Amino acid sequence: MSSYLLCDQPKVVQEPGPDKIKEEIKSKVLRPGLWCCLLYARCWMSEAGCWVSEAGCWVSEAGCWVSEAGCWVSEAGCWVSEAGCWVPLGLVGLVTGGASGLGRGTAEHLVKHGGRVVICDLPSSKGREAAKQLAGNGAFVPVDVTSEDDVKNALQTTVDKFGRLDVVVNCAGIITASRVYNVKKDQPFDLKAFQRTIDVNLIGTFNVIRLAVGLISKNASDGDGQRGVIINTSSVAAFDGQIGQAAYSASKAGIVGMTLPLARDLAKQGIRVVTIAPGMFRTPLVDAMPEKVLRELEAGVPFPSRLGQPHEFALLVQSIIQNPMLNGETIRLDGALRMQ
Ligand SMILES: CC(=O)CC(=O)SCCNC(=O)CCNC(=O)[C@H](O)C(C)(C)COP(=O)(O)OP(=O)(O)OC[C@H]1O[C@@H](n2cnc3c(N)ncnc32)[C@H](O)[C@@H]1OP(=O)(O)O
Ligand SMILES: NC(=O)C1=CN([C@@H]2O[C@H](COP(=O)(O)OP(=O)(O)OC[C@H]3O[C@@H](n4cnc5c(N)ncnc54)[C@H](O)[C@@H]3O)[C@@H](O)[C@H]2O)C=CC1
Repeated sequence: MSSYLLCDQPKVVQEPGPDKIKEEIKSKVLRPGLWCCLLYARCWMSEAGCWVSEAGCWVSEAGCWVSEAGCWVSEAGCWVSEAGCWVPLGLVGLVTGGASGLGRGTAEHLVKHGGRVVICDLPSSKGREAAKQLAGNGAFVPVDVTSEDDVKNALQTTVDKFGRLDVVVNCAGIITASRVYNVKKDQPFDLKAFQRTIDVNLIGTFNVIRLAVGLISKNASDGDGQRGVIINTSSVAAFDGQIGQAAYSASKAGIVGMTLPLARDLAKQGIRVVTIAPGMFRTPLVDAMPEKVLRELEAGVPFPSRLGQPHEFALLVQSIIQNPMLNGETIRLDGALRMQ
């Protein structure tokens, strides 16, 4: 018999034997909001939950226990031991722009760690293919984030397929580069292009948030009163935009600006709002930039002096989900890049 802690009410429970574990896995269905730990290589997942053999971790409606490894978890949250990392199992995420780049990397990361994800992206995107790779844990809904109907439809699909929504990751975005006035062509910045950039990057992000919170608010709260998390994607261009980035920087600065008021607004519902401001990441969006510009930007990253990878963005998404004290803030993820 071993001692275990369960939640913040210390409790001694009988260690379940292998038969008992199997029985639990068969009979129990994960409850909404249940968090589970994953211990590196020693974790197996079934439809019903997650269990680790040698370490003795198993999941039931009541929670998750780990023996020697020293990691334990409850509905209220999750604790990490030296033995490994954890992510919420059974988490349901909605990732906009999830067909490509940072969004796709995030969708893959969440599913790899036990989550289920609805990918929202344009009908012309590779969303279907991306969702297929996530097997039964992913779905694709064609969405233009600026459309109320499209987003409502995606939320309905999320409920129909996965029953609830815990986390929104707003990655959908476009980049524009144009001087405010082109002397050579005697041409001012195309106003429609400016408006479209604001529409997709800023208003699209807000559109998804305003509609998604209604659904997240329906979740049962955990022991901390938390119901879910909203993660937005700004850019370092919100702070140090280059020549030609007036529209893009304005759209991304708008996301930074609304982060704190949204976090304050949604505090009563137990929904956190955090924004990531990435530097340069290797995605189709930056691959489309002129090679010379790309190389100079890359060389300007102090350390590591390279483009970031989508999974490194996803790691910050994971940290934000895990850390209940992160709220109302924009976090730069840029290898100390300060663009000139
Ligand atoms: C994706 C993110 O969220 C993170 C980021 O923001 S990454 C940063 C993205 N930065 C951009 O997109 C830059 C946008 N700006 C531009 O592309 C250009 O300035 C512009 C298209 C708006 C104007 O271009 P232009 O008028 O041809 O260039 P001009 O401003 O006169 O610059 C002259 C030279 O500097 C180069 N240059 C222009 N922008 C540059 C930049 N951002 N970095 C390095 N070199 C640049 C040009 O290639 C040109 O080189 P050559 O004379 O050797 O051809
Ligand atoms: N890659 C980078 O270095 C950086 C990216 N960002 C931001 O990160 C986010 C993701 O960018 P990447 O993955 O690099 O780009 P990406 O181009 O690979 O992915 C963006 C996705 O958004 C989708 N999208 C565009 N408009 C949409 C709309 N109206 N509705 C729904 N989906 C739409 C695209 O179809 C695409 O799949 C963007 O907001 C971008 O501005 C910010 C800083 C740096």
